[in-house]
Amino acid sequence: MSLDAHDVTWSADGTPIIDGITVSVPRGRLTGLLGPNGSGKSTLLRLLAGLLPPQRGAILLDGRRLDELPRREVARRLAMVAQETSTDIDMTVADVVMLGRIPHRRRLAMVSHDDPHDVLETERALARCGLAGWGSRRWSTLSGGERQRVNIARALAQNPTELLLDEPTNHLDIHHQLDLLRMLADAPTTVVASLHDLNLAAQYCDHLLLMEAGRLVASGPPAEVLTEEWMERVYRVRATVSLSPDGRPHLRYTPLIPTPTR
Ligand SMILES: Nc1ncnc2c1ncn2[C@@H]1O[C@H](COP(=O)(O)OP(=O)(O)OP(=O)(O)O)[C@@H](O)[C@H]1O
Repeated sequence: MSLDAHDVTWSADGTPIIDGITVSVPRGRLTGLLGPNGSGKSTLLRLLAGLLPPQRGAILLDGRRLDELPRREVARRLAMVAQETSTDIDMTVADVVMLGRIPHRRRLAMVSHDDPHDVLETERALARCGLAGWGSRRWSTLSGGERQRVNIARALAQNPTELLLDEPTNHLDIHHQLDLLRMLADAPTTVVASLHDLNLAAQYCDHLLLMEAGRLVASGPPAEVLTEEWMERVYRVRATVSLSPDGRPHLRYTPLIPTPTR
């Protein structure tokens, strides 16, 4: 099972947003997708998920072009949790999570609370997100962080082989951020998650991808990517990097370098 981007480009109004990215996502590992605001992380995730067709290049799933694969196969294999979610649906938490089971149903068959397998997968996914027993709560009554965890549970209920998460720690308090990242790091699934907290990325990710202005500028284990040089060039901050006993970097930031005016 592999997910690769080969020379992928995507532009909006003639401006390249993703500019010739080639990357192989490490299988079964947690990969952190890093980069400043507007560097193209969400767009790359949407391209990898097949939600956006590349204008040049290709996304390959197990070496096969995503746009040539049966849609149902892609829907079973790839799950994506985007940043924004709708707020006005009147469904229970179990209903929302069970939506993740749709790609596994026979054509035209509905997901059902009577199907023991769907129910089991739904409960398992909720428990993995620390939401055991929350199935009967109404979505509209949930807080932002609770909704975020339900959306991740929906993606997990899909049992994807590749899971793409856009800022999954958004809205989560530090306890739930750590719980989520530990669960993702321990999962056998291939996960790519965009993250803004570089120390959490260093602590939990096996592999990091660093983007700058639509390009992939660095990739590798945390100690190779989270260097003082890359922090200054890409984030325009000075950082002091120390290594913890397990060899993972820890960053302390010092004052900002002014962003150049265009
Ligand atoms: N459909 C579009 N039309 C025009 N510009 C777009 C479009 N989609 C994205 N962009 C621009 O492309 C750039 C990259 O956007 P993207 O959302 O991928 O960045 P990001 O790295 O995820 O940012 P953030 O960290 O702020 O979430 C931004 O400057 C954004 O304004």
